[in-house]
Amino acid sequence: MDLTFDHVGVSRGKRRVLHGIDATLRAGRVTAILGPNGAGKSTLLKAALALLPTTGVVRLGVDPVATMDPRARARAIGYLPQDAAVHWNIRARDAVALGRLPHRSAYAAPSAVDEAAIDAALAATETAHLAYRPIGELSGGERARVLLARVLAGEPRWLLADEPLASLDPAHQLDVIARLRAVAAGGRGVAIVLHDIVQAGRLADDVMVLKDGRIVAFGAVADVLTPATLEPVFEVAFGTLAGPHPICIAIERLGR
Ligand SMILES: Nc1ncnc2c1ncn2[C@@H]1O[C@H](COP(=O)(O)OP(=O)(O)OP(=O)(O)O)[C@@H](O)[C@H]1O
Repeated sequence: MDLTFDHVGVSRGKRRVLHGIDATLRAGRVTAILGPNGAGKSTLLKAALALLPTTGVVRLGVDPVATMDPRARARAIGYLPQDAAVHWNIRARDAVALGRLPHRSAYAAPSAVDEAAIDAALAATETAHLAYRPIGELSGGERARVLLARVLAGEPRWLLADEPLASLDPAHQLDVIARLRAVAAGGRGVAIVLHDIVQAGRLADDVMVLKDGRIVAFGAVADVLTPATLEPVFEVAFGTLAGPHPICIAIERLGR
C-alpha cells in the first residue's frame, strides 16, 4: 500500500515550509529523505502522520491519512521521531510494549500475540538483554534501539523514522539497516530521514532530496546519489567510490 503526497503544503507560523509536494512512496521499498538542515524533511514525515495541518492530501492506499480513525492510523503508520524520548523511567520492555497499544483494547493486558511481537522487536534490535533495565539508565544508542523496537513491535504497514542511525555505532547501524531492509522486503513501506549520504546509498532503494521545502530530486538511488544532483543541493563537492551500492562522499564546501 503506497503512501502518496498529493500537492501537500505545510506552513509553520507565517512561513511556508513545504510547497506542493507530489510524490508516491512505494511499499516494499526503502525511501531515504535527504536535504540540508531546515529543508522540510521532518515536516514531511509529520505531514504523513497527520501531525500537522496541511494543504493537499496524504493518502495511504486510497485513504486520506488525516481522516483515518486514529487507532487505525497508529496501527498502519509507525513513527520514530528525531530525538525520541520516553518521559517516564519505565523498563525498556514496557517502553517497547507501548508500541502494541494501538492493537489492544483499553486496559487489556497484552495478549500472547502482543508478547510475541514485543519479544521479536527486542530480538531484532538486539535489546533483549536490556529489557528489564530502566530506560533512563541506557546509553543514547541503546535507548535509540529500544525506541526502534517500540515502533517495530507495532508491526505497522509503514514505518517512518527520523534519523534512526544517528546515535548508533557502526555495527548497530548495519543491524538497523538490515532490519529496515527486511521490513521493506516483507512488503511494508519504509521512509527514513537521513543526513548520512553513504548510509542512504546502503539503505535505500529510492531517494527523495528536499531543499527549501521542495522536491529537487526523487528516484532510484543510483540516479539520485550522484555529484551532479547533490552538489547544488548541499553546496558541497562530492566524490564517488565504486562499491556494491552507490557511495557518494562529501569532499569540501563549494564557493568558499
Ligand atoms: N514548530 C515550528 N515553528 C516554526 N517553524 C518551524 C517549526 N518546526 C520547524 N519549523 C521550520 O520549518 C522548516 C523545516 O523544518 P524541518 O524540521 O522539517 O527541517 P529538516 O529538513 O528536518 O531539518 P534538520 O535537518 O535540521 O532536522 C525549518 O525552516 C524550521 O525552522
